Amino acid sequence: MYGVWTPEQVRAAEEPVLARTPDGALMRRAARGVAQVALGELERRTGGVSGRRVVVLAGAGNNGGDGLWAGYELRRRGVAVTAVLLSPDRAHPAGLAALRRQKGRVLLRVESGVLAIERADLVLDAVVGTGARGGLRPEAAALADAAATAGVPVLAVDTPSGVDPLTGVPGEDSVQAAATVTFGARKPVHVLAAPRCGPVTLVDIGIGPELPPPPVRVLEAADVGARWPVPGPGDDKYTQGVVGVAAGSATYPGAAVLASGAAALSTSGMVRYAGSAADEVRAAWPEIVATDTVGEAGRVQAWVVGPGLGTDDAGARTLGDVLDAGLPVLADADAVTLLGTHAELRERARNAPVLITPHAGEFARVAELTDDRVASAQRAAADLGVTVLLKGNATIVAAPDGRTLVHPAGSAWLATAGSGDVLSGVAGALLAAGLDPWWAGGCAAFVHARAADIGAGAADGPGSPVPASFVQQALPRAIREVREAVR
Ligand SMILES: NC(=O)C1=CN([C@@H]2O[C@H](COP(=O)(O)OP(=O)(O)OC[C@H]3O[C@@H](n4cnc5c(N)ncnc54)[C@H](OP(=O)(O)O)[C@@H]3O)[C@@H](O)[C@H]2O)[C@@H](O)CC1
Ligand SMILES: Nc1ncnc2c1ncn2[C@@H]1O[C@H](COP(=O)(O)OP(=O)(O)O)[C@@H](O)[C@H]1O
Ligand SMILES: [K+]
Repeated sequence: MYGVWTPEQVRAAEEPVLARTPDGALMRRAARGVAQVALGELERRTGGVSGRRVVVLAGAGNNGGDGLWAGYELRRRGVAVTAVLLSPDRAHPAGLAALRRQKGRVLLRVESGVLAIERADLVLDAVVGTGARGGLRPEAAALADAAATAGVPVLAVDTPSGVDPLTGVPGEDSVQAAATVTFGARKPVHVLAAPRCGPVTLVDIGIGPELPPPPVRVLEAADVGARWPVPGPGDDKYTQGVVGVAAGSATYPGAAVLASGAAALSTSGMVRYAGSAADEVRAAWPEIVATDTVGEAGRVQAWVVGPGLGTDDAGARTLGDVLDAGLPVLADADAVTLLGTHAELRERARNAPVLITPHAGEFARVAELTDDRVASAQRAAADLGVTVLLKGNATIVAAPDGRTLVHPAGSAWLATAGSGDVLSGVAGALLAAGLDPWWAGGCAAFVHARAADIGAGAADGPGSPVPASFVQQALPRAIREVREAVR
């Protein structure tokens, strides 16, 4: 597990360190880190560093200062460095002087910058970092565009410029980085807009001890593997937590098959299905015990409710029955919509061990969704008194007590019909096994996204489309992988 801190928290943590270290020391540490990663990129991409061409896009603030100092370090290693100054009269004085001392070239016009980029091996994006506001301004946009058009890789300094460091939302023009080097702490953009950043290298600049507890955490494979429920010698099919799935309808039997099958693949023990798709579920999964109603289902330790359920009175009754059982509940899809339309169901869910798993559209039916998806999920969790898993390329899980995690997907292959039904079965199985809703949501999101990568063949190649049934079938491999990560 690692932490993510807001730009404001990072700035506050830098202050005492700045005060007790010599002027510019922090920036020099950051710049050396950037230069090291840049040298690695040059070596990997061109087979060498000496004489290779790097263009630094340098903005007016300290981010530009990092870039200029990194240019200085690269010059010392024999790299041909050209800096393009976006605000020539406000460029970082010490960084600029250092680069000039090492005979780095300095350009003041965008047109000359574009020509230099077209011949470059690597571009350093030091336009703007944590002080960013909005998308790229026109000059910076033209330079970023030139790099993209010429296919020159961009190494982002701290954050890809033009992408909001706090929310990860890209402005109209923004940098697409091949890799990012950040300092002191990872920031939200690195996990909320991971595809914009590429692989992120974290450089230690000595601010760690000054940071507060992280407001947002990211799970790693070993965290998930360590919590995945497995049977012990004394277990039988009941002791591990029986999952009940109330999903599907005559119109959507597939949702029932996807959710209950995913539950069967996620923990040992037993899955019960209750609903009008009992025949389809039995046919696909003979090991699942299927009945027509929740009342007939027998005892379970958690319910999955909602996928394909329908939003009519019958659906509302089913959701009510499940909430009244006093067990952990995973409410997805139609169950989320029903919570949005029925205040009394919201009241029954409040402060119970409930995990809701809306996509953006469903989320908007129960709470306000702004560009700040993390804050939106946190607010919704606190207001509704349930744990909220907001789906997307970066999945957010927020508990009513404020605990928050983000899971950045490794690819976008999950954007396929029915994949959410699979997630609900996985998370429901974890709830039944006794994980608290926050951990159940986080571990489920991790394994679900990994199963998509495995199913799509994206783990070790470019990949191909993966239907939800294949995501479901890849769950055992994803679970084995996270368990293998536990050492
Ligand atoms: N503190 C430290 O010790 C350390 C800090 N470090 C580094 O400092 C960075 C933070 O530096 P910072 O606070 O100076 O802000 P920064 O990101 O350079 O941006 C401000 C400038 O950008 C401009 N600008 C704004 N929006 C823009 C846009 N959309 N498009 C274009 N330009 C835009 C804005 O211009 P203005 O609005 O004033 O015209 C202003 O001049 C941090 O990310 C890290 O890299 C490291 O060296 C480690 C030690
Ligand atoms: N662009 C994307 N990249 C990665 N994961 C995505 C993307 N879009 C959607 N997902 C994931 O796919 C799943 C889709 O769920 P949902 O929208 O409920 O689909 P359905 O209702 O068809 O089952 C969620 O787990 C979500 O996080
Ligand atoms: K940057």
